[in-house]
Amino acid sequence: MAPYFGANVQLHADNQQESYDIGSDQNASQPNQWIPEEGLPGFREFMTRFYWECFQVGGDVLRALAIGMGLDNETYLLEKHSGHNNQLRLLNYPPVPAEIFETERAVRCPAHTDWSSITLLFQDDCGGLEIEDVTDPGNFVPAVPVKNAIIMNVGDLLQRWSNDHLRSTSHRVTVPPSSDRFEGEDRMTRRRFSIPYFLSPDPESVIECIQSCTGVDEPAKYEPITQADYNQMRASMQY
Ligand SMILES: O=C(O)CCC(=O)C(=O)O
Ligand SMILES: [Fe+2]
Repeated sequence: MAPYFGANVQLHADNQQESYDIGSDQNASQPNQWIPEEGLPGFREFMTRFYWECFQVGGDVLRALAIGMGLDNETYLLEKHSGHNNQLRLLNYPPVPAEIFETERAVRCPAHTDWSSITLLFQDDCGGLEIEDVTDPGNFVPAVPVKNAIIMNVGDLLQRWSNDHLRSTSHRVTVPPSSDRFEGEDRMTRRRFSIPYFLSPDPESVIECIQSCTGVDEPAKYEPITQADYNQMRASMQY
């Protein structure tokens, strides 16, 4: 790995992935570790612009969701997101022998739900992303790459806001599905790149079941919680 990569690069041994996370430069709690300009000219400027363009798109989705959820105020969800608590993650899944996935010695990315409100996900054409069928737990369905498409995941916080009307679906990345994705004697899987963009409310924002998603027969399933507390709760379950 290049020596100038800083604290926001992680190499996960069991998970066969490298990640580089970018946040808002105004988020002092997790300062960005930028690659020096001479190492990759234009990278910082491009990624900063891309970060805020993704927020524009995500913001439109949050407004559409609010309308769909029957809220009078279409900016109800968006207002809780200044954009400074989002994360742009560059993921590199290096080529590895297909056999290590087939024998389940490693995964590209283990099954999980996102802690975000929503996630926008860009993937290349390698394949391997799978989504768990909410109606058939344990059955993972391939999210086949579609050129120029953005996948949107409902995250845990939107599930809470919507009182489970919208589900934060478990997803994972495993061996690419078709054999043309393998190369050479070791059947090396192709490299895979993906870019998730996690939209999260500001840390002090309260996530509370929305009234139109509750009723006499359907009480709120979740207590109100701030994003910061939710994050902490999830982190404590993980580590
Ligand atoms: O690489 C992918 O397509 C998915 C990554 C992912 O789900 C995540 O980082 O939360
Ligand atoms: Fe994810």
